[in-house]
Amino acid sequence: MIQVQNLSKSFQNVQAVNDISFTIKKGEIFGFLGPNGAGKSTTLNMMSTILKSDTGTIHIDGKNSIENSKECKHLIGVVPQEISLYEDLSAYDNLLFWGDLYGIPSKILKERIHTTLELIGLLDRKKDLIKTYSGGMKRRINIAAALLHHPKVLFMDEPTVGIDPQSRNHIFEVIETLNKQGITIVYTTHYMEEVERLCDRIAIIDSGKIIAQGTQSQLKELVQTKESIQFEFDFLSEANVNQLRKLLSYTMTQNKNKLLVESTVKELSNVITACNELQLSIKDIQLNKVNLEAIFLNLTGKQLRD
Ligand SMILES: Nc1ncnc2c1ncn2[C@@H]1O[C@H](COP(=O)(O)OP(=O)(O)OP(=O)(O)O)[C@@H](O)[C@H]1O
Repeated sequence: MIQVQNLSKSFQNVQAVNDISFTIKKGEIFGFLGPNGAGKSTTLNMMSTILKSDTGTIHIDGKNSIENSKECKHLIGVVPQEISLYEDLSAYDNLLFWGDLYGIPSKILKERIHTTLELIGLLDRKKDLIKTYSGGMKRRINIAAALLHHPKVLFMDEPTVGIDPQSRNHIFEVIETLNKQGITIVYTTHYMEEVERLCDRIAIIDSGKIIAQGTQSQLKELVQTKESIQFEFDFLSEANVNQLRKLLSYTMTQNKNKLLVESTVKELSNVITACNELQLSIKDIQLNKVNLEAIFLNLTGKQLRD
């Protein structure tokens, strides 16, 4: 659906995006995960034809975004990071304004506003002024505005910043519904949990470079650290550990009464059964999962969040 090759963009002396290439397949939810200033918005703005690149090409549904910019604009919907709504107009009137900009005929537009407001769960609030809405509700109207012309691809730039968990979940549900309807979604965030929950594939971006991309399991393969489980016992002798080694084939490291077992969470019950057999009393269990935060740290030496 989208092919990006050797894309770069500088602002004065800042190289915001540095020679990145990637492909996004039709119907997938593709996430850009990176810290503040990584280059996510700049990349998205170039893909949504808001910003001109210095070098590189972008194709959307086979069309070059510069040579066929008008066609590309109709294929895409953009949910910007900033709320772009008129506070003194109702939600309905805001959507009329945005739909009109796309040249959608009035009768069709009214129907679309109705179905879109229904989708985002704000139909009953359509006559209320935007200034009476919560941050999360404004964000949902921002999404609705990007959907009125029925885009094939939706670009979403950190759409959950500064909103409550309930609104965040609502937005996730809307994204999942849209994706089931066949819309390709490109999503930027610095929240690991969001890409883990939503995205089929992920590009990890830092200092303008894509440092890794793939499915979550492909990304997890990149790091040496594996899933492990830490057990704490009331008492654990070296002899106990040797007995456990006879029963289990996992790598185990003892530290006093603690034992680090390099097994996956799925295999937890095997370890517990073996401990029960040896009558070892478990005091505490801690799961060490490999998540995207750990992968980012492993690849960059930095924390994802500042
Ligand atoms: N218009 C601009 N003029 C000058 N520098 C800019 C401009 N836009 C972005 N930058 C710089 O480019 C770099 C990448 O910024 P960008 O907004 O793309 O990052 P981001 O990953 O989206 O971060 P955030 O989550 O904070 O929005 C940053 O160093 C930023 O300061």
